[in-house]
Amino acid sequence: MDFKLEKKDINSKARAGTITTAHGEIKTPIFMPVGTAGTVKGVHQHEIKDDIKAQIILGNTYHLYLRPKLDILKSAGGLHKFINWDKPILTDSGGYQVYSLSGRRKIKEEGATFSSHIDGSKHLFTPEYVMDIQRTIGADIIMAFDECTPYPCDYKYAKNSMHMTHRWLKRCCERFDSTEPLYGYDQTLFPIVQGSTYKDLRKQSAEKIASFEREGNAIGGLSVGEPDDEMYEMCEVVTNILPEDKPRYLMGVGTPINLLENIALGIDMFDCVMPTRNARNGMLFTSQGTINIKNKKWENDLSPIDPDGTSYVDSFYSKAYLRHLIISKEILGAQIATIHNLAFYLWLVTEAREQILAGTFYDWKAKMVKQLGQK
Ligand SMILES: CNc1nc2cc3c(cc2[nH]1)N=C(N)NC3
Repeated sequence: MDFKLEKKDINSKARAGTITTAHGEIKTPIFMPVGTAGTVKGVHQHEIKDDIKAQIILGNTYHLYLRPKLDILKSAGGLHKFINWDKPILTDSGGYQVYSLSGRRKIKEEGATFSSHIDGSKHLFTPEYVMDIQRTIGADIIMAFDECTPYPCDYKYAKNSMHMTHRWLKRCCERFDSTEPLYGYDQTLFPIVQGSTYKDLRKQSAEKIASFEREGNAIGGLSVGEPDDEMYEMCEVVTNILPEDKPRYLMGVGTPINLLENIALGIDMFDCVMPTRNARNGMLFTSQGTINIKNKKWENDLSPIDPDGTSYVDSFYSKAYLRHLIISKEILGAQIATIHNLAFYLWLVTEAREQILAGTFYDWKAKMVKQLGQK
């Protein structure tokens, strides 16, 4: 994997770059649609590629391991082949899902034991096993197995958890660096900065993560309920330490405003379930702010969903029709709203990239943040 830093903003830490992977290029800043169990819920690959114009999607080790399971993925030649997606994929390691999804989980030095949220079966994820699983899934970018801290959590817990994550990272690197890719193309491993919302721990973790000199670095343990200003403060501290010549990935973030503020703090990659999950509930993100299409005021509004929208659904369908579909829980409603939201998120990061390249990002960001917050 390679990262070319193309332009740095002069009034902020924003930057534009290109990540090159075995499955193609990723222009940053980038938003990565979440495709947890091998599907961006309700959306076809051609829509993701041609209409939403996503460049990379996310899969999840925890989910894919439990279903469809590794033997099927291996027989298909990996996740790309199984879902018929030939662009880049990133898989999260399961650390967050074990902490947030599974039942009866127990964290020990060896790893995390948990019972499946699907059938209650018992499993043990060790750093080594999670590397092997992600080798089998075959994502271009894989994540280290980390321990996710709840929010809030006390200093002692955050400190001990951070050190465990660092010890697990060493084991992840040893296993990953001593195994080969299964499908004939390279994969890369990103470590994850932890430390909850304690500045000194975040500094310590960022320095430790940077010392592994991997091809990219992630920031975890945020967007777990902390106030936005704490998220920005932690991001500021960490991006001041993580190397400038490597991509920085802020996990699980965020709202459109979160994306712009963190791009200004030097973040290059984002993923979040908000645009897809909220779409299914009728929450539409637009450049004029968010609208809840279930609101009665859209009942007779036959105007296009979003006149400023870049997706085909924005001009093809009306607000009244989409409201009708969402209220009636019609499958097409979720599909249309998801395409709209993802197209908006990809437009936002693409526009941010253009503004950085033009040297006008800082003023544009200020205007957009105001506009996005108006509804
Ligand atoms: C929705 N918020 C969120 N914060 C996260 C934080 C992490 C993560 C996923 C997240 N999602 N995955 C990890 N492996 N570690 C940190």
